[in-house]
Amino acid sequence: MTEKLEKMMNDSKAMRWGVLTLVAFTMLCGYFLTDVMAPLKPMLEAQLLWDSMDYGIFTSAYGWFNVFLLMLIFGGIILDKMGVRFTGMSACILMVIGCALKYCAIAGHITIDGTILGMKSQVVLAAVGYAIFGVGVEIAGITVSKIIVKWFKGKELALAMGLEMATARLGTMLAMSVTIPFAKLFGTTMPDGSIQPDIPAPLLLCLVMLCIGAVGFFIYTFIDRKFDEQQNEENMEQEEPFRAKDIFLVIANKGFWLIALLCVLFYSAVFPFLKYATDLMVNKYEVDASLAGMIPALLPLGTLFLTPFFGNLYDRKGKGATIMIIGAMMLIAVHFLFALPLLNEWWFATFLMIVLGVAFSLVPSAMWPSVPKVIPEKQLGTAYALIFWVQNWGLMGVPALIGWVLNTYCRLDGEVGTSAYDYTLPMYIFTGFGVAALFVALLLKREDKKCGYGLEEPNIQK
Ligand SMILES: C[C@H](NC(=O)[C@@H](N)CCCCN)C(=O)O
Repeated sequence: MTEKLEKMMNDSKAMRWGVLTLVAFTMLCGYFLTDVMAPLKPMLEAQLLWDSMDYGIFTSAYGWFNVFLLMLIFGGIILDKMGVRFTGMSACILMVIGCALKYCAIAGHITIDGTILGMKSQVVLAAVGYAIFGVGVEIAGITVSKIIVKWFKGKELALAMGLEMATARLGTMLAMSVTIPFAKLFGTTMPDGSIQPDIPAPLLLCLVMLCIGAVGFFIYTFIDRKFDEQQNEENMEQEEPFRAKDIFLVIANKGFWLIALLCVLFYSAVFPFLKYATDLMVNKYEVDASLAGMIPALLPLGTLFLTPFFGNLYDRKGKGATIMIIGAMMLIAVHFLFALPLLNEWWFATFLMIVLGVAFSLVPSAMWPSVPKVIPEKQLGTAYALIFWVQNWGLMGVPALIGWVLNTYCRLDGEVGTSAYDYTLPMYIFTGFGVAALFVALLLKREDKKCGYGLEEPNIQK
């Protein structure tokens, strides 16, 4: 074995944290577009005459290609075979193309008369753009997870993952808080003095940001090449090439399935909830539509600080499985309280949203850094891709389910364009996902004890 002569690039704090900043910024831009339409739901109904089903279908499109065309699974294989540079750049390009199509559809730059498969053609076009974007942002997500493992393994891995998620959630927070003011800035003043927001304007902002994010990733590819060269020179342990049988090794692992199930159940109760949270604030808590996005924006705001905090705790003290159980319990409590007909006050909704932010910091901060404890590094790309694939069933199915439930059972006035819904049933559905997530988290803790994955152990190797 050759002696380790040189300090490795990832031994430099500035270098590894700098790399994290670059790739996390790309993810921030991706998350911004992912959630930008959520605060616009009431305006989509009022101006473009969408209903909750249209919105649900559009939102579910995020997972169409990932789930049915297995794009995420191919993405994971490509990642393990071709590496982070090629895969990450391709993902960025897909995000830009998808966003451009979505923008053009919403702005009316591309139109098709009538309906497509019985759906409004505008909804379908925007949905296809969102589906292409969904492939890009998900593949970017697994690529960035692999990059973080590459630079932080044996170091501050969970903290780094926590900070990456926190930065990405800043994108969600921007989507919730900036979208309406931005749309109003470019809006039209109506004869009665009110301002009609310009729905496409925030999408154009996202497009510009995604281009900047792609440039950030492009810069990273040069650093990554240097790091690979250095690892070659230092004769460091090289990644073994990916083989198809790796997929079978991953899916034969019970720990993998428990993490994947926890992921789909937990995230199904958070990301799809966020798509409806602004509308919930308007309908149940009677918050003014132009301010309603501010309350859901608190959720990602809390996670900004807490995800790195809990990640750091996991790095140093361990207790990963326990952290996931506590997070799932908090999720159940919050959604149940959102469902109950009590305290329909904005401050109570704000309080619940903050608690949800804590739950949404606990589970991801422990779950994602636990994957390398269960799966060997050379199968990580595939493992993250498979977990994201399972998760995408939820990200795709749940928004459509909620849209359908709202349209079918929860309409209060039956009129399109007035958005009046009773959110009790959707909130019980979200609570149900929380209960199932808790059950799986308990099973994961039991499996960890049996198989010795080390989920309760610290990540930092002394
Ligand atoms: C790291 C993790 N990412 C995901 O779960 C992605 N598959 C979903 C991205 C959805 C973006 N709103 C996370 O964000 O916790």
